[in-house]
Amino acid sequence: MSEKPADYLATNGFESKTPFLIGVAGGTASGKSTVCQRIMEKLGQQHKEQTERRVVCISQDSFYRTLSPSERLRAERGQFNFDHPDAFDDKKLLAILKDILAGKKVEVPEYDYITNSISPHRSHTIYPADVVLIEGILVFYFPEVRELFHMKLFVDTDSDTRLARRVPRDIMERGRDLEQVLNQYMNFVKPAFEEFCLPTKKFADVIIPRGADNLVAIDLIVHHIWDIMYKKRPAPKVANGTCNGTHLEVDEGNGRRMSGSSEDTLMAIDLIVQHISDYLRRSPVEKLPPLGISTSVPGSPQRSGQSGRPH
Ligand SMILES: Nc1ncnc2c1ncn2[C@@H]1O[C@H](COP(=O)(O)OP(=O)(O)O)[C@@H](O)[C@H]1O
Ligand SMILES: Nc1ccn([C@@H]2O[C@H](COP(=O)(O)O)[C@@H](O)[C@H]2O)c(=O)n1
Repeated sequence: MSEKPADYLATNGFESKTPFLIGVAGGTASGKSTVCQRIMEKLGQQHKEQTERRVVCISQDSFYRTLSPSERLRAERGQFNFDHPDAFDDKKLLAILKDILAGKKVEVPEYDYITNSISPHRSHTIYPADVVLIEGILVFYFPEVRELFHMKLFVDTDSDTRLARRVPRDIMERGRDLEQVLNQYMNFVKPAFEEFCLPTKKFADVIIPRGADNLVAIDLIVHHIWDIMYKKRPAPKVANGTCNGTHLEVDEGNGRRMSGSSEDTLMAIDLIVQHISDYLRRSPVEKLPPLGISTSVPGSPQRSGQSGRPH
């Protein structure tokens, strides 16, 4: 494995030399990580060496703060609120994201749900990349963090489904028993979702109902990222409201709903326009799911020279 060359940022496709930062929020077990995995897979990044990846994913869980001895005891009994904003070290998350935006290589710790702490000897090196996905229940909660994202996605999966997924996951992968999972859910996870996570849905540019099952939404997002990676389009500005105020709810089969508007960057509209123009450029056998527009496009020109394009 070789380190990326020193001039990597000058050659990785961004005039601005800034990675495109995508926040992926949503309730517990809504499918945030799975959506990110699908995006990575569709972009052919999943099996690449860390040093070669142009798209990388980071979990907000890596930024849980260190617990005091008494908090640690409570956590072991399932009596600590890991769904409250105070459970996170948001300053550390902010600092790492700023380093990433500055094109620096960063170390992201690995979180251990069994010990409720950062693994002392395990971390991941995140090399400069074109696109960085940050997923977590409260990635849109902290204003300074939120303002750094160029694109904000909210994975919107109903709470029954999320609970039904969380119970087996926490038992099989996170070393919990049924009673502990249900108690924690009722006492902390559910109320904190309603108080802190759900209200951040309004900040999203794109709302994805049903998570990774929503193939149209994943496709839209992948095509947008693809354009950023290969068409060398500079990342849009953030922190000036350009990405805010436009919401797209991608609902496969039921049409798409939009609310709000922005004079500056119409992120949601941009996604749809891109998807439709891509659709029109494709040959009939390659067409994307119809997105509610006519599938008959007489005389549409064939796509050219993009055989590696994701499907
Ligand atoms: N669309 C889906 N259909 C079935 N199971 C899913 C789906 N999306 C996620 N899961 C499962 O639900 C659990 C939580 O998904 P995950 O993506 O880790 O959610 P989050 O990152 O939001 O906590 C995992 O066990 C995952 O395999
Ligand atoms: N020690 C911990 C830390 C976090 N949790 C729970 O994880 C959830 C967030 O992760 P998702 O993959 O589900 O988004 C959150 O709801 C915490 O309750 C935990 O149980 N133990």
